[in-house]
Amino acid sequence: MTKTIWQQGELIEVAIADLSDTGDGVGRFDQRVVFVPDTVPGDRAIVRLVHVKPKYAHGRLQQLLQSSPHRLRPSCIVADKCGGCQWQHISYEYQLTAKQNQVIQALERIGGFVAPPVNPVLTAISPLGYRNKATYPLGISTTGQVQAGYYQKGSHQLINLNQCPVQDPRLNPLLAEVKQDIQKRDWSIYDEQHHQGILRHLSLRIGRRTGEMLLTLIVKDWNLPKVENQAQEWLQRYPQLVGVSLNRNSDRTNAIFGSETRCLAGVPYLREKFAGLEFQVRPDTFFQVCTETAEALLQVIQSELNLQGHELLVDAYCGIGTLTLPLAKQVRQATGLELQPQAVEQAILNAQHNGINNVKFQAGAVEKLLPKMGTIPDVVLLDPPRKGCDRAVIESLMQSKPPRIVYVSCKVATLARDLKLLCQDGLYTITCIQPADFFPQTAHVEVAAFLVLSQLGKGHESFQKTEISNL
Ligand SMILES: C[S@@+](CC[C@H](N)C(=O)[O-])C[C@H]1O[C@@H](n2cnc3c(N)ncnc32)[C@H](O)[C@@H]1O
Repeated sequence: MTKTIWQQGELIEVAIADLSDTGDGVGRFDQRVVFVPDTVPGDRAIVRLVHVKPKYAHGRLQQLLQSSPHRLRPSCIVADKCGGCQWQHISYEYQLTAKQNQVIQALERIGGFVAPPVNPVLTAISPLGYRNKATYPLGISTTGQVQAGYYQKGSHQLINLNQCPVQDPRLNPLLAEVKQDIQKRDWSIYDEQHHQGILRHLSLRIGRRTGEMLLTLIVKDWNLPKVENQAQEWLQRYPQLVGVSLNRNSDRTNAIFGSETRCLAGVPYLREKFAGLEFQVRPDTFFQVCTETAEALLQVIQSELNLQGHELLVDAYCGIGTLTLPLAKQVRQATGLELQPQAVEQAILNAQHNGINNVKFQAGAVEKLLPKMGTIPDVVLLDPPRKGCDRAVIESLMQSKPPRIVYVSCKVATLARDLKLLCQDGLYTITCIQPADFFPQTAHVEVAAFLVLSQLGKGHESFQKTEISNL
């Protein structure tokens, strides 16, 4: 093999040895790196080069010469096209190993940590049928049929679906039937290229423990003809459906939900049981998509923190209080910080609904609120979105030095970046890293990292396990 074939369209033979953080198989060819979707370590394959750079390329699987022992037949019929899952073709056991490796590698490469203490990945309750929420973009086929599904890998081409094997199976019947209703109503479907049309997305949410469901239509404008009638019809047809809402997103954006939601029929929330509490979950606020595994990770957090009842806890990026409220029961006082006003409103209602009085919630950006907090908390829980913490949040923590930090993250690269800063000059020490599989069949991994302030951390065994006086 010579340099001349390192160009777009050429076929090369590659042995796949690793997986990238976006889920592609990774091999080497002539000392360059090749990323190949739909491959697995252990595969040998003929690959067509697609995007070629001097030191690396992206390729497409052309022919499997030797199949990896970790490869299996996907349970989804559109797995090779749909961009929703990257790892349907990989055995679940190997997915867990790959996610643990992914966390270790990110902490080593990006964070500069040596042999970070990463536990085996907490297994999901089921590798399929686990998601409590599905949000489908809508489109129209060339023959004029309403379509709903996920985008094709690497494009905004819609793959039409009538069911999705990672969704809670109780949501699947609604997908096909609601699409037909939209067709009959002749509602205008949004065209993202020209920013025209009305109906953008269909969102379905279910309380895994209660079975209650919400149906939400995301629209560019409010004026969908007779939408109230259709909402009532859905409510009558599906006994488990407790609310139908409209959410308006008029922006030219990839963000799905806009900031305004109107309930058309039923109630504007579903009820869900989590960690022994009952939560009201709205259609437009964050709730972990894998209820059971989120609860399992919370149990690890509670066990690692071993709270004694006298602590002050700040839950930054708290959402509707999913983690704040169970933790509030174990501390003296908890404070939740959250940007989205609807989530704060819901968190306050959830606290009242569960009779939890030692908690308050503040609306605003963590980067603005945290530096202004008068008292130094004993524990700060961080659970930011994928982009990680704003630099001002990390700097504020480095100045105020709370004794313990728990950093929960859904993107290990930004976690590693932020942990590197917090552990700079030995300020904080990582005691444990716990990955959890919130997203089976995908390359995504959730991680909780536990940090102690190093001065206090010397002999932190006793710091962690025995009572500490209030600081
Ligand atoms: C990954 S979710 C975690 C929510 C919550 N901890 C849970 O487990 O349900 C991140 C949350 O941070 C909020 N958020 C995003 N940027 C923020 C910011 N700059 N300041 C405060 N909250 C923010 C989002 O609205 C969202 O509710």
